[in-house]
Order: sequence, then C-alpha cells, then structure tokens
Amino acid sequence: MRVKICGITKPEQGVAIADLGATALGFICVPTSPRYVTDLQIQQVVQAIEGMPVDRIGVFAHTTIELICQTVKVGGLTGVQLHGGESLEFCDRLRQGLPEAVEILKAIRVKTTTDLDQAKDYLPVVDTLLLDAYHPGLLGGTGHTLDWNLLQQFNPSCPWLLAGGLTPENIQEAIAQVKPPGIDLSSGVERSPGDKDLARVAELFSNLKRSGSYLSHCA
Ligand SMILES: O=C(O)c1ccccc1NCC(=O)[C@H](O)[C@H](O)COP(=O)(O)O
Repeated sequence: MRVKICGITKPEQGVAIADLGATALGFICVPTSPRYVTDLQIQQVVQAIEGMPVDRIGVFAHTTIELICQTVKVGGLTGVQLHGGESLEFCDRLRQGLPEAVEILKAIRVKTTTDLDQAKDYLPVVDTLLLDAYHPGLLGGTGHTLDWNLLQQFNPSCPWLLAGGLTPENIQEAIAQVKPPGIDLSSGVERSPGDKDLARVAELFSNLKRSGSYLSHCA
C-alpha cells in the first residue's frame, strides 16, 4: 500500500519517516499554510533522503505552472499534487510543462457524490487522484474525515489515495471500510503543524502492519 505522509518540514523527520516505511513524503508549497516550505527547504529534506525509496510530492494550490515547474526542479520533486480548483485545462498544460516522469496528483475535496463524478473527469490529464475532506475555510490539513460511505462505489481506473483526518486510531477502520490503494496523513501524526510526531508515525505503521491489506500490498 502507498503511504504518503504530508507536511514534512524538517530533514531529520523526513529521514525517520521514510525509514519507518512511508512510500511518499509531501511538502506544502502553499504560502498560507502553517506547513509551508520553500523550494530550498524541500531541497534540504530531499538531499537528506537521497537513495531512499520514497516519492517526493509538492502540494500546490492557486499558483502558476511556471512556479510549479521551478519548484519541481529546485526541490528535486518526483510529483506534484494540485490541491486547489485547478481546471482540466490547467492540468493538461502542466503535463506539457513537466518532465514526463513527474507524477501529477489531483486532490478532490469531497462533499457529495457529484464531486466523485467530477474527479473521474481528471483521469485523462492526471496520474493519481487524492480524495480529501471538504472544509469551507481550509484547503487541506484539516484533520476532518470525509464521509467514507460515499466511497463504496468509487473505483476509478487510476491509482488513488484516501486522505482527510486519518490517524493511527482510525486507519484500520478506514482501510477495512474503504479499501483504498493508498493513504495520506498529515495532522493525525503531528505534534503541531509541520512538526511530525514520530511516535505517532511509528504507531501508524505498526497498526498498518497488523492490517492484512497492508502486508499483502507490500508483499
Ligand atoms: O496541509 C496543509 O496545510 C495544506 C494546505 C493547503 C493545501 C493542502 C494542504 N495539505 C494537503 C494534504 O495532502 C494533507 O495531507 C491532506 O489534506 C490531509 O490532511 P489531514 O486531514 O490533516 O490528514
């Protein structure tokens, strides 16, 4: 199973979290976020995890293709997560501007099943979908879960991650109910925004290992 831990700000925490088993680290490139990091800060974490088998995903919203491409280059990112109201046309233009190997993830903030229908419109222009909770005042890192019942029929033809309010405590229930191919956590494994709680990250992986689905996906 793909496990992305988002909101990394410190090189030593990036190394420890990759070591614990994360398959992707996320960096918040949205200046209004308390987890915001610059391209140079990302570069420092990426240098620290060099050689470790972990994806490096930059999270963007309401920005330009030029800035995203620049951050990918300077930060050494392997993927870009679009977390605002990016149009299909924006995603398509971004695809043209990025090296082919760079993964594009589109985050969808889910309120109703209509959002899930619209998520599928992105399939031709992105690689991966990420389903997050809707919050009227925050784009992400809200700590709120979305209504997992809405996802019973969600089975897109691309990889996807479940996000929104996941914690070491609720992860087994989320996996049993939703059966996502991947998960994304941020505030549920933090001491404060941008400061990850390594004991909670370790607890997450130990709970995941107890879950049969995690082991079978990792085998
Ligand atoms: O985390 C942020 O501060 C953030 C700010 C602006 C846009 C996106 C943001 N986070 C995106 C993520 O991928 C989070 O991991 C996702 O929203 C889940 O967060 P949480 O509910 O805290 O687990």
